[in-house]
Amino acid sequence: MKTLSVALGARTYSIQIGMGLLSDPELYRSYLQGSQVMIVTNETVAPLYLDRLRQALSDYRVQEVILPDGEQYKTLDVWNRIFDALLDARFGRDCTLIALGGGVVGDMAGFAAACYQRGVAFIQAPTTLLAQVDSSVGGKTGINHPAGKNMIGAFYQPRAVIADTATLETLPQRELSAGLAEVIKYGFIRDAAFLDWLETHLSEVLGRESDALSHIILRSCEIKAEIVAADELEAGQRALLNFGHTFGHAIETGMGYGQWLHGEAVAVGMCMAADLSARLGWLSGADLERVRRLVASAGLPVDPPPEVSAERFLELMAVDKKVLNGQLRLVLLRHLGKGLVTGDFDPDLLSATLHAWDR
Ligand SMILES: O=C(O)C(=O)C[C@@H](O)[C@H](O)[C@H](O)COP(=O)(O)O
Repeated sequence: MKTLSVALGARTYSIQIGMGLLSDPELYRSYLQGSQVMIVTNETVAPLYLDRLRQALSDYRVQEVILPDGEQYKTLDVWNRIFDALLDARFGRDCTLIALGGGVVGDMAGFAAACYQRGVAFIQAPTTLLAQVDSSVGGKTGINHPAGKNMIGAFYQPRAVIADTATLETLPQRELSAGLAEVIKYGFIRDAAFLDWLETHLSEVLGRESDALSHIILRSCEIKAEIVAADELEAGQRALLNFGHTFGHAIETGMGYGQWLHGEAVAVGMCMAADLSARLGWLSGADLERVRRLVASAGLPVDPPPEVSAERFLELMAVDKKVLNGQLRLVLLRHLGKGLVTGDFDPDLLSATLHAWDR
């Protein structure tokens, strides 16, 4: 088992990464508050892993709420089912919520934990690659609005992240690739050597070799933990983690949530942000080709869907959470391995990027 720490003063917590952690009763004890535990999971994950987690928690009063699976269900109505379950079970302020699943479950459970009786304890037990390398770490929780992704939410840190890498064995290949988008992202924004490593070892990762998977999860969490510890509430450098997301969120919202996986939309978003970085003269043609090749080799799309026009992109991007004083800010690449957040670009260049794909 590998342990990392997200250093946030009194709210410091650990990320535990290893095979079989879901069934280790000792692991939960120190993080659980009181005797009441609500497991929040979904219809895909419950048949696979709910019993395992329930057994590990046999000393506690455990209830579960099973949500439908998919980004299209990250809504106010579905979120409310968590409160119905908590109130039906008469759970009090001393209960603990455990999110067992991917990013959607983690974001909804975390936001419910932030709000239920003004805040209860919360543990992330991520079961997808995307959740293990990204969404379970850092405390961004929330739900979608028809007008924009993750528009309603809170920063609310978990007490622990328990990432059982054995759960990746049952992950569909499409979901594995979607998680890889966020892994590759860390290389683009922060770590050129990791990018080199990914290019060399991608087949081992796609083949789910355990050493390769452990390496990418650990390195991703190290980078994310460092950035979150330095800027928990995204006043500055945390926005780097949003590389590809302004374009990606526009795709997810524009297509209708759930049509594209989040990681797929981010993959295309990274290619579009790299395209703009090249138009600004920061990336060479060869760099841009390298970005697209790595993304495609991970089994991810590199071109936006024709259904979302350049004009629609602009409309959707205008509500991005990084907009400051009415000005759109984007995460671009100064070079491969170094991201930067900037609003200082010629709008015509953004327009050229968006129109490059307009059909
Ligand atoms: O943790 C962060 O900060 C991120 O931006 C990580 C993203 O990969 C993640 O998708 C996040 O949920 C997006 O947040 P948002 O603020 O753009 O909604």
